[in-house]
Amino acid sequence: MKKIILLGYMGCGKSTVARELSKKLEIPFVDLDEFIEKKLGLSIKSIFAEKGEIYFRKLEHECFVELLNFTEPIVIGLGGGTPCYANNHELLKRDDVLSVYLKASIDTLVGRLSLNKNNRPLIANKNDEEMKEFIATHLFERSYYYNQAQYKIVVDEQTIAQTVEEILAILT
Ligand SMILES: Nc1ncnc2c1ncn2[C@@H]1O[C@H](COP(=O)(O)OP(=O)(O)O)[C@@H](O)[C@H]1O
Ligand SMILES: O=C(O)C1=C[C@@H](OP(=O)(O)O)[C@@H](O)[C@H](O)C1
Ligand SMILES: [Mg+2]
Repeated sequence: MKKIILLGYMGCGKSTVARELSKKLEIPFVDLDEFIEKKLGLSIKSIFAEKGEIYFRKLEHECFVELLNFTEPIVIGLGGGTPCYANNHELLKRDDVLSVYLKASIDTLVGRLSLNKNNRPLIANKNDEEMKEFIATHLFERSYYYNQAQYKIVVDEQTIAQTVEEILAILT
C-alpha cells in the first residue's frame, strides 16, 4: 500500500481526518507537527518563538523525508505549510505516495481557526477580521503548491466521516 499524505491549509482537517482514516485502514498515523514536537521536545509554538520559522521549515523538510523513508504503510498529516517550502511539493508526486489536498474555503477556514488558533503561531495574534484577510492572501499564495497533490477533495460541506469515505473510495 502507498503512503497516504493529507495536505492543505491550517484548519482544513488534515490531523483530524488522517487520524480517523488510519483507524479505518488499521495502519499507523503520524502527524508531521507531532513528530517534530516529539523529536525536539518542544511545541510548534515554542519552536517558532525560540528558534524561528526558517529553523522550523528546515526541520519540517528533514522530518518529512524521514517519514517518506518508512517502509511500512502509513497515513501522514502534513503541516499547512509543508508543501510550500524546500521543494516538498515535488515529494507529493512520488509513485509510492498517494497525496490528497483537503480543499476548504476561506469562510470554512476562518470559522474553524478562530476557535482554534492559539497553537498556530502564524495566526495566534490575529483577530477575526485580520485572520480573514491573512488567510485569503496566504491561501492564494499557497494554492499552487497544494494543487500539486495527486487528488483533491472539497471538504466544506463534508463531515469528517464523509471525507474519510472519499479517501477510501480513491484507494479502492
Ligand atoms: N468536517 C470537518 N472535517 C474536519 N475537521 C473538522 C470538521 N468540522 C470541524 N472540524 C474541526 O476543525 C478542526 C480541524 O483541525 P485540524 O484537524 O487540526 O486541521 P489541520 O491539521 O488541517 O490544521 C478540528 O478542531 C476539527 O474537529
Ligand atoms: O500553515 C503553516 O505554515 C503551519 C501549519 C501548522 O500545521 P496545521 O496545518 O496542522 O495547523 C504548523 O505546521 C505550523 O503552525 C505552520
Ligand atoms: Mg494539523
